[in-house]
Amino acid sequence: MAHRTVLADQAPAPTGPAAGSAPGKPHMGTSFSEFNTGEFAVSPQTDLGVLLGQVATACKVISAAVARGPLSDAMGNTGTDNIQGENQQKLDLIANELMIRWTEWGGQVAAMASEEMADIYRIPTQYRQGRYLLVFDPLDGSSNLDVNVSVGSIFSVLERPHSEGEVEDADFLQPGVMQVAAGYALYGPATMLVVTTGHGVNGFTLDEETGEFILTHPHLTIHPDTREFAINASNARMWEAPVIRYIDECLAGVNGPRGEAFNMRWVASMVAEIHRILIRGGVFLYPKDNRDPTRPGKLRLMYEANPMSFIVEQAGGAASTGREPIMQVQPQALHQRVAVIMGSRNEVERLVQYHLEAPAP
Ligand SMILES: O=P(O)(O)OC[C@H]1O[C@](O)(COP(=O)(O)O)[C@@H](O)[C@@H]1O
Repeated sequence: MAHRTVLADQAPAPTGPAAGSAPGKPHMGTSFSEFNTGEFAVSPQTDLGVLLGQVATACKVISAAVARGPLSDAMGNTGTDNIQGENQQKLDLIANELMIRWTEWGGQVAAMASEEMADIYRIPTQYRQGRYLLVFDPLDGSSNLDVNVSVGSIFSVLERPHSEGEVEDADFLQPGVMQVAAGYALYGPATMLVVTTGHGVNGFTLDEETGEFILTHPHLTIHPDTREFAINASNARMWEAPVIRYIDECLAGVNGPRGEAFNMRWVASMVAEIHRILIRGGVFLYPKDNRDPTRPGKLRLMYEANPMSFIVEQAGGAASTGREPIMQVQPQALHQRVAVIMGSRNEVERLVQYHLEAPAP
């Protein structure tokens, strides 16, 4: 299919600061701390390893808070909205606080940005100002908390562009290709941590007995083909033509143009969807729709789409807005939204081709 060229030249070669020396081969059963030390033993980014260790600890503490939710008074919403006008769950704010508390004191970070904070959080002056910027969604899919469905935390690490002076919002507005690390924690039947630093993707499972994240899923890769898509079909009336064409063809099954039966999934937790795709392939869509012409999508570029795109591309998949690679989008604002199509490479390329072929909206 000709459109292979559309994305082929965007293959996931490590770009930007992540293109350092490749670490040794991790083996099953390695703890995250050992893996982390190994990963950064040779590179000048040892403090990145320290920061990822702190983020991993924060995710363990958030995992415990989420698991204890119904046993504590942490369930329900706060009655306040975040900058996106979304109701904030109590656990959204608790998770936000925990991520800050476990990462601000180590001297690796200079400032943070989060879905739950309108403005950036500068590291208090009593702590050493580090070289990294941490961007995160403390509790993704939090609308699922009350119904005990998997939720997660998503994080992205950038380098601060200058070492002098105060960190400003603009310092965060770097395209996804500038990420030096990204990952997520999934709080599901097991708690897992999935991380990339530009040398592939590795998955760790929390051993509740030792409190260690243990390597259980080394070198995760996404199969280029899939017969499973994930989209919130209740928005179908608002989708653009290329997405309507793609989903209709999938739903037409063996008698349709694809000549294959497709399955659908929708957990309403991006972390759970992307994790499923890393394990068994698939394509995840939260596309642009016409409910609000000023809104290019629902999901947020800086702390949902960019970190997940880095992971998906490092696992051999692809991530696009339909019109351009997500990690090439130049951010204009901390909380900007973006259209998201990511997962198995051949399906993403097909969707990009459909956008190219579609008459201009
Ligand atoms: O409720 P919808 O429209 O199905 O959207 C679900 C999507 O929104 C999200 O819940 C947004 O995340 P937050 O919970 O962090 O706001 C994604 O995890 C998920 O993919």
